[in-house]
Amino acid sequence: MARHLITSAIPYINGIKHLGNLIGSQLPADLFARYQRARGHEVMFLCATDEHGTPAELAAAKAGKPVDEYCREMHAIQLELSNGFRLSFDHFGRSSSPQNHRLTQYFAGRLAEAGLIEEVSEKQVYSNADGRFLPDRYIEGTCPNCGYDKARGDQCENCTIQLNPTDLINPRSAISGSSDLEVRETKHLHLRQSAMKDKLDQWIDEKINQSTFSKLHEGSDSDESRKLLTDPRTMPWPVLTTSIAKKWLHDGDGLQDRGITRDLDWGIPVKKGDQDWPGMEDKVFYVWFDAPIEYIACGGEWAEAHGKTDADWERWWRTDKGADDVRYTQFMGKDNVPFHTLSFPATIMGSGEPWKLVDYIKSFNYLNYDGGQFSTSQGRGVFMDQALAILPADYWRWWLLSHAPENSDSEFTWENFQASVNKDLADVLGNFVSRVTKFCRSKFGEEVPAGGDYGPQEQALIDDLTRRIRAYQAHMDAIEIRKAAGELRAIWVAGNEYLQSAEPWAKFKTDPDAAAAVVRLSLNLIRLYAVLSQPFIPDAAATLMTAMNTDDNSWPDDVEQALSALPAGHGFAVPDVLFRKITDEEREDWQTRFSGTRDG
Ligand SMILES: Nc1ncnc2c1ncn2[C@@H]1O[C@H](COP(=O)(O)OP(=O)(O)OP(=O)(O)O)[C@@H](O)[C@H]1O
Ligand SMILES: [Zn+2]
Repeated sequence: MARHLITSAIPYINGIKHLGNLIGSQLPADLFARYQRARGHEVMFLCATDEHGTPAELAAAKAGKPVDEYCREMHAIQLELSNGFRLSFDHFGRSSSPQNHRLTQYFAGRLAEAGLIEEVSEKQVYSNADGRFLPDRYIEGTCPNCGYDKARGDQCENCTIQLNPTDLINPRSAISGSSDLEVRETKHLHLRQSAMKDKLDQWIDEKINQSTFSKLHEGSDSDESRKLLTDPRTMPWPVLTTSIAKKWLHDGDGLQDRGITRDLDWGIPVKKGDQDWPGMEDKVFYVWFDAPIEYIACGGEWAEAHGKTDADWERWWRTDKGADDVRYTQFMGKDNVPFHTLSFPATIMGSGEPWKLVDYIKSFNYLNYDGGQFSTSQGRGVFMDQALAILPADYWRWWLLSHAPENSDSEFTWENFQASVNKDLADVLGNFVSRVTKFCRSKFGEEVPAGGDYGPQEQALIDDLTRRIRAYQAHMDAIEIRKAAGELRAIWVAGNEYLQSAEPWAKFKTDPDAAAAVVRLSLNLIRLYAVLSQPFIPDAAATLMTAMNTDDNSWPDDVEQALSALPAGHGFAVPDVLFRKITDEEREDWQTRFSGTRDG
């Protein structure tokens, strides 16, 4: 049994997540966690809300609530929605937890001792009316390049030119609109990523070399190859991950130092471990610094929530305390890759302590929405709460996972959604289940029929399934999600084709025993489908297990054996319609309903 530590990029707190966020991080992580558990491995699957920073403060102000109260409420909402989507986190924590306060301050202290933190004096815009420093993007004014009057202090959205706040003509606060601004001197801490550059570069190179080596084993069936290709510690990293890391390491002047503090109220107070940090009073850590540390702190939150000890979570996170055999996989969208390949590893390596470093980073391109982009700020697209209000989780899970933006951006369209759901889920899987169970009930009653033997046709199906399940496993191990979905669909199709050509309804008239054998095998296939499909569509899988009146969810290592798990005489029930079809009227209605923006 292997031990898998799995984390999903932590969703930002300032609103309900859209389907792009879901498929870019949490959902594929859940698929992998469910699969590894199903294979009998020990899994720790952690996620949390990312709660600090200016956008959280502004969202709270807009909602008319104190920021801590706002975050508490939004965390509860996000937790409820992740339950709705059946995301099987072992814990869904909060980056504002006391555990993360302590650990972030601790890491900062270690990094300072290691000489990796520098105090830098900066000039920053202060708003007298707001009584605070303004982050660059909260200063608005006229673009000196194109004259657009809502350019931001970091960039003009109209002509895309990069700006400094002092470049803007007639600058004003985006919070209050006040133009009573002045430039003040303020001190900040920088993480000396540039000093870690060679070490990080070497680490990424090791991953690239190892990927090249592992790739040589693709297609080989030897034990050694299988080991290399199924272990996150040796699996080939996605090119998307390594190419982004390399770009940040080498483009322009190479990897830059990064500010880790901010002049804000809401956040983790800057401290060196539990000691005050002279000159840093009234400052907090910048959200990018504390957010990934929450992956670890979340382990502490899990322990607290379940009455466990420190040793229980440390055995996942400290290689000196039992985590040396842990396989750690992270999931995220492409914009998070620089932080996870460089900044967070700089924190871990720089601490000089044996914290568990990530083994494998699965990154995603973007899912777009109907000819444009999903956007939280503009309320464009379908959001998690809206999705669940119109259809159960499995419909979304299946479409999103089988169309995951792995090798390029992908697009959600209502036509494609309708077509996939109706074909894959209703026509293929749902129809198979319905035909088999109803036919059996009408001819043999609601129990697995006895009589007849398996012949060459059944043997051919068993051989085909054996091959296909091996391929499915290989794709799931490699986290090749689209390929895995394709193979699962082919496994469902194989059952339908078998049923179609074995024709139990025709056989029944002349040779009821032969028909019984076909039905017995098909009922067993339903259980097998439930076990294999559970990571993708957990609710449907549970319905099938209940209908088949079994809790034997053992993985089909031996297909022939798996297809005799339900013996003759075993009772079952015909389940309700597993997946209903989406009608054209519904599709058109949703298309219109979700064509605008959320609040408008
Ligand atoms: N359209 C998208 N497709 C796939 N993944 C996405 C998409 N947009 C964001 N992500 C990923 O979703 C995860 C959670 O994102 P987060 O909550 O930080 O929101 P975000 O990146 O600010 O997105 P948005 O601005 O659209 O809300 C991150 O890993 C991010 O990379
Ligand atoms: Zn401009």
